[in-house]
Amino acid sequence: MSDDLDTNQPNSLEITLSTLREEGIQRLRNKLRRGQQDMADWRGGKLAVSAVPGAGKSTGMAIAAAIAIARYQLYSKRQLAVVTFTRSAAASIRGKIRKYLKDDLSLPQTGFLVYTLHGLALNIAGRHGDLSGLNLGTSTLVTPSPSHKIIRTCVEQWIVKNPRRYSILLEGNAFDGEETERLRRQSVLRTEVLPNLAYTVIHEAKSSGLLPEDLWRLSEQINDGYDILAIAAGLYEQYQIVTRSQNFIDYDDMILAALRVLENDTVRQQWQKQFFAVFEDEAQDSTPLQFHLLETLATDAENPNAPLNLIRVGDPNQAINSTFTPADPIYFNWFCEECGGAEAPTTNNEGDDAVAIKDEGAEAPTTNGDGVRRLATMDRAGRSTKSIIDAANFVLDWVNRTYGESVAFRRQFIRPVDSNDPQVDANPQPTGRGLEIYHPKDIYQTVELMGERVIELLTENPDRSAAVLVRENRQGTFIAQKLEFLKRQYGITVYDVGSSDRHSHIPGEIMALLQFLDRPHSPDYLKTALEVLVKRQLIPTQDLNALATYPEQFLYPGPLDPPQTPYVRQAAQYCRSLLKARIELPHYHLISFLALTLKYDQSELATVDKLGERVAKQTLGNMSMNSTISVLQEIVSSERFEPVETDEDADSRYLRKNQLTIITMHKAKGLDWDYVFLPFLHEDTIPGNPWVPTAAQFLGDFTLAEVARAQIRASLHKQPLPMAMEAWEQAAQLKTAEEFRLLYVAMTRGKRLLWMSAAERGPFRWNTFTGKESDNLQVKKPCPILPALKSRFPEAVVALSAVLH
Ligand SMILES: Nc1ncnc2c1ncn2[C@@H]1O[C@H](COP(=O)(O)OP(=O)(O)OP(=O)(O)O)[C@@H](O)[C@H]1O
Repeated sequence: MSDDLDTNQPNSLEITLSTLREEGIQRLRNKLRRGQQDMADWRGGKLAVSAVPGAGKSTGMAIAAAIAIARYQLYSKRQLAVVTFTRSAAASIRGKIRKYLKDDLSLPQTGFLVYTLHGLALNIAGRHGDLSGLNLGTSTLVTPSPSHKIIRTCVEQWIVKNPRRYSILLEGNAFDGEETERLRRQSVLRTEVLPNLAYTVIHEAKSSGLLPEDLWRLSEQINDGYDILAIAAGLYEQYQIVTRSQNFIDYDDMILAALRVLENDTVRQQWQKQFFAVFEDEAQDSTPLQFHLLETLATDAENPNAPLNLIRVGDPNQAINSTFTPADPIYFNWFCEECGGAEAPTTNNEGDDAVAIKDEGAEAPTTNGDGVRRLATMDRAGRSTKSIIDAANFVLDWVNRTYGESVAFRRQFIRPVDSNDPQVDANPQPTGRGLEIYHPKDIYQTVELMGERVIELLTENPDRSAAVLVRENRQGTFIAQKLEFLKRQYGITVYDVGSSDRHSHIPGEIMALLQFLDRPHSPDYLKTALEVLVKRQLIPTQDLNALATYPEQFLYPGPLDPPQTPYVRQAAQYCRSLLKARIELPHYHLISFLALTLKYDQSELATVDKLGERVAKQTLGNMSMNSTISVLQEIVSSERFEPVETDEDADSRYLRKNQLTIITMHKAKGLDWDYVFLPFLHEDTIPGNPWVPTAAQFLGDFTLAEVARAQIRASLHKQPLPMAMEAWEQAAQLKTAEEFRLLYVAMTRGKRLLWMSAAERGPFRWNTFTGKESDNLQVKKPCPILPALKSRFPEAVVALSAVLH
């Protein structure tokens, strides 16, 4: 047989195609910087990629995915599972992979699936309902907060079943048996301490793959007076009973259900065969349970002992969920160590305050013995100007030197990109001093200074973006109120993400209107409905008390009643049209009708849809006005209602030009702006101190929830279980570490200017601050990082005399 006819030999068309494919791969690879290229060069097995902020994790992962699809020709065979944390990140990475496949590789846009972790779990659990034990059609997904009815119910049931443990808690410290004090303690335990304990431990244990019986076993290892872990185990047990009996599932149940499915050999192998490999982004944010799911899917079906086909990309220094989820950065650090060795490749080897970075560091091979690179560090980042990078590196180093092991960052320093880097305008020139540090006299002057700087910057460069990053929403509301004039006078939009995106107003507004429709003659309901209409600017502002006093007269004025002013007439007409709709529309259309009436925007309407579904589910078989209102009442009074992010990319709303976005540091993760303002950097919030609410101090100088969390975490981290006071200290360290990571995330959002300040005077607590000048301000200590930054970078300190006009 001649060579030409040998079907095993590639024919000339195949050779051409393969050459073209290889050229395409090389072109794409050349778009990457070092570190990113390690991902593109992946040829199977495990790879950990530890990246610094702005290193291009998502870009690198998208190109690496497109290359793997081309190289292994997955478009015609198996699929690559790309997993990330949020829906908007999933949408963005999906779009990028499609683009690279089409534009750079001329390939069909298939061969991969992008999931969020929960989406992936839901997919697996949903396809095998028989094995998962999850009936998605009949169950309700819940995200219980401490005040949620489910948590309250399990607390009540636990108390009934555990009178002895409960009375030990009641006695606490220094109890003299006095009745009023007993009642007070009872109320604190039932409504605060036990719900918080239940909420914390259930999530912590469940997301770590622990069952109530595991907590029971743990509780036997330690005796801390109250047997906190035994109480926790009992609460968790009740929670499982209550949720099962009512067909509720939580997010952890979804992951657990998927894992149950994968216990079946045949089904597991099917999934393992379907997935060629798993690429995970934001790996520092996964819980142990989530990681277990990915590990299972990345296993070779035929040879379970072969290395996993798994790339995990993350930045342990940007882990900012570890105090409210079990996603501790320690897990990703462990993965990195397992892949390539404990030491991060860059180092601070110079004098005390300088952060110097060895240039050859990142190139040092980090393998786990097989000669193949298994740990890559992406430490070049083009986002920020050099002075911002220096400040962020300094913070990392300073925290490590000041606080030691328990609070330490992973030692990886950010380095500017090479001069031939593909990123446009990488490491831009600074605006002003690049890093500017202010020390205003109070919070009012802080906002004034920010306002002036924003006017200067955005008037000069209206095509640039700016953001104020706050630690809590209340600070954002205060700033937004004070800077409202920017739009009017300078055309600069002030976008307060907290109030625009929270959407928590929606259930309350819909409920107010429904209550009015149900009982239009109630002055209270009428007034509340009118308030909503005024707030939505649907009727003119006026004295609503006057309208609501006599509802009948307001709604249906008779010939003998005094004539209504045009404003009143407009309001009355509006209310009558709502009442008419109530009669004409079927009940199940009312909520969406009201949403349209209130002129909600697209993303608010998506939230209303979700709310409508939720109400329909909970009122199934009894869909009356009363039942709808009572479901809404429950939502409004007791729980967080998660808004829906619409696909009209939420991120781009935060990044608009000529806009000052006010956003929390948490929500700013993954985003960047030309100018970033960090006001109110005070020691009591960053790093802050965990504190025991006065009402609960009768139990001791710690909170049960934090102690239980630290004990569970110690066991997961293979450490001895700490006693209560030691556990409390560990909780404090966990918080300190997380607050500094949060500050680091916030600082690294800035491209050209990072503006930082701590006012001399500020409110005692932001959550009780009304923003009125009459509120007393107190002397505040700055976050300890500020004096350190000032002495290291004296040129960044801006004297007030230089800027006050
Ligand atoms: N190889 C590259 N060529 C050109 N631009 C790049 C490259 N890699 C990243 N970028 C750009 O750098 C910026 C930061 O990238 P990306 O958002 O992927 O970083 P990140 O590591 O996910 O950031 P963070 O850790 O702060 O969330 C983006 O604007 C991206 O387009």
